[in-house]
Amino acid sequence: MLLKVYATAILKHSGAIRKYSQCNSNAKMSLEEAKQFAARRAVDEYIKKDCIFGVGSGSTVVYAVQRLAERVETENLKVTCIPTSFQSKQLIIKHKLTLGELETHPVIDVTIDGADEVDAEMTLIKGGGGCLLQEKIVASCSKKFVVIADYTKDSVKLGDRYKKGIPIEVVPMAYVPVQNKIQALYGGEVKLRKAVAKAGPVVTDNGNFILDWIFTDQDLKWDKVDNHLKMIPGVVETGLFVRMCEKAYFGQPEGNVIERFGIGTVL
Ligand SMILES: O=C[C@H](O)[C@H](O)[C@H](O)COP(=O)(O)O
Repeated sequence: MLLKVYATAILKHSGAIRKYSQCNSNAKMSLEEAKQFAARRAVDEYIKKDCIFGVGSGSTVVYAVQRLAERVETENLKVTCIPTSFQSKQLIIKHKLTLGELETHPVIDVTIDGADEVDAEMTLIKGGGGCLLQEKIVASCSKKFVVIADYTKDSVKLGDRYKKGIPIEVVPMAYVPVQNKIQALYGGEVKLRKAVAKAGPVVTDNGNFILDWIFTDQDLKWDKVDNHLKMIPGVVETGLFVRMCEKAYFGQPEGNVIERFGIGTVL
C-alpha cells in the first residue's frame, strides 16, 4: 500500500516536471520566435538594395544576419557588413558575408541592433552583453539606426522591465572612483560586472570593465545623464542610446510585430 502511494506520488511529480519544462520551453521558444519575427521584418524593410550595413550584437541580431545571408544569396545583393563586436564579426564571417570596417566605410546606410530595454521615447539601454562601445560608434556613423527586440524589451520607462541597470564601460584602473562618483551624483548602486566562466570581472572587446548602475530615479533626463556620466574621467561610454533610434520592431508571441518610431537621426 505504502509502495503504491509512493509510486503514484513519483508519477504525479514527474508529470508535473514534464508539464513545467514543456511550459518553460514553449515560453523560451516563443521568445526566440518573437526575436526572429522582428529581425526578419527589419531586414526585409531596410535592406532594399546594395548597401553598407552595420551589424549589431546579441542574440536577436543572429536572426537578422541569418535573414541577410539568405537574401544576399537569393537576390545577389552586394552588402558590406560593419561589425559592432567580436561576436558580430564572427557572425559575418560564419555567414560568408562581406566584412568591412569603419576605416574604409565610415558612413553606414543602416545599422540593425538589439536592445535590453526601449522606453516610450525610444531611449535604449544597451550593453547587457557587454558590447556597447563599438555599437554606439557604429550607430553614430549610420544614416539609419534600427532596433529589433522581443516583446519583453518594450517599456514605458527605463527600469520598468530591465532590472540589471545601465551598463557603463570604464577604464579598469578607474572603476572604483567612477563607482563612487556615480553613486554620489545619482544614488542607486553601481556594481562591477563579474564574468560567469572566469574568475574576476567581465573584460570588454576593448579591454575595459563594465559597471552596471542600478538607478532608482526613473524620471531622470537621460540625455543629460549620458553626457554627465561621460564627463567623469575613466568613463569610456554608457549603454544609454538617446534619440539615436528611428524605429524599433518588437516581435510578439503571437507572431505579429509591433513597430515604434523615434526621432532618431544619428548622421
Ligand atoms: O551588449 C549587448 C548588446 O547591446 C545587445 O544588443 C543587447 O544586450 C540586446 O541583446 P539581445 O538581443 O541578446 O537581447
